[in-house]
Amino acid sequence: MTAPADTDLWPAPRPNAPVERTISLPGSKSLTNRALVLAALADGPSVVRRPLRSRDTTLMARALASMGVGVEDSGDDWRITPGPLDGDAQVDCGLAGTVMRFLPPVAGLSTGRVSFDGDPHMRNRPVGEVLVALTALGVQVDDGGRGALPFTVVGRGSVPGGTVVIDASASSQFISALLLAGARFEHGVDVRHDGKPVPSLPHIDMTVAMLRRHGVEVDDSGANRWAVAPGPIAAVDHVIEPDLSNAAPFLALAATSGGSVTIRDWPRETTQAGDALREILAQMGCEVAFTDEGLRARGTGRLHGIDVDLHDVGELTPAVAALCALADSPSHLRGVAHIRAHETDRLAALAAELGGLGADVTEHPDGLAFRPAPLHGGVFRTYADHRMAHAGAIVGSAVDGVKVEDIATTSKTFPDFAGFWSALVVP
Ligand SMILES: O=C(O)C1=C[C@@H](OP(=O)(O)O)[C@@H](O)[C@H](O)C1
Ligand SMILES: C=C(OP(=O)(O)O)C(=O)O
Repeated sequence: MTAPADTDLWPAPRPNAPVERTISLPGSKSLTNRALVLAALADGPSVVRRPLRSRDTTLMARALASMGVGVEDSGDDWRITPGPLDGDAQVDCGLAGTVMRFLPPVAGLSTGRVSFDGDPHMRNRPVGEVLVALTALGVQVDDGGRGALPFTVVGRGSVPGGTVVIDASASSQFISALLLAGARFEHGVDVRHDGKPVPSLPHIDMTVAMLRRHGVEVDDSGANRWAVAPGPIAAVDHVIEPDLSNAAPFLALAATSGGSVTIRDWPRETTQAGDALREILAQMGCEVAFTDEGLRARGTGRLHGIDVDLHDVGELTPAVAALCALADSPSHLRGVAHIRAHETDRLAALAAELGGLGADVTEHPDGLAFRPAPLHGGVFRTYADHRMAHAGAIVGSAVDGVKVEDIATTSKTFPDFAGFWSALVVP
């Protein structure tokens, strides 16, 4: 592997005092991209308030606009006007799983040829199950038999729908994708999962909860089965919550600096998987509490290891792994084989990069194990993965001389992460 050019290396700042701050974070990627898709398929115009504006959500908005949806910026909000989905379109998925998986079912409802492609690594991320399911539900998909990007959905203006069995063990997004558009299929959709356990179940619950808010009837009473009744998707305005998964590095900063970080507007009730951070950080030794201002994490000067199954909250693994590498006792992160198919093979990447800084880390097929070891500075590669960059920033807040490669990759889900982080760490 060639060494990254010095200009791509971001010296991660170290605080010279405990960080004591109250901050507001950008909106949730998962909520924003679901709200956009549902608004586009709804029976009237609606507003997505305080959306996340980052690469993943901009790609989603742009793709919907190219398929015929009205997307208008109004100050902080996005005004969405459903339009006839007509005309040929080209969708750039970037590295956004939500764009690559949520939009093919929408494209099936259009009357154009909708072509999908994305970043080089996106061609390796799994989507074949969605394409096979769509074919079974009556949609023409041309993928050259690859089951991967690039592919074209040839819309006929309607989708018969019905019952389909898929293996969603690689990603919960396969199921969310079929449910989000399913009410607009002639017979709705009845999705059954057959395979190893579906990861990230809270994300499917988020999909179901949002569909119900839009007046859609969903039956999720049986295990591994979700049925969406055919019918209109009511237009509903959404106010997007802060992204709780992206809160991970900021709460971690309270732990590494022995300070206290409060996130404003942390919802008391939420469908976001990132809410699990409260419990995880408490187990690792932080004091975590709701205050009048939001959710506060306070570092106690001790950071303990943790033995935890992250199958439901795999996207938290990079930040939690960074904390495990800094902890004073062993850790075991389990149940996350599927994150090898995230933005990069996250288990291999975390083992290589944390190990490169001195961490005593063992890569398992479905997780990582850590034993306490002194860390040192060095280059932390990010593999175009925003959450690898967060992990590098966390370690760099506790260890001198950590340089994070391509910090700009954080733009996937966070506008100007480096500027925001630096202003917080070294005000
Ligand atoms: O539906 C969603 O918004 C997401 C589902 C999860 O995907 P996987 O099930 O592929 O882990 C999660 O990791 C991803 O960041 C966002
Ligand atoms: C897995 C992730 O993203 P995506 O939506 O691209 O799958 C993530 O953000 O951690």
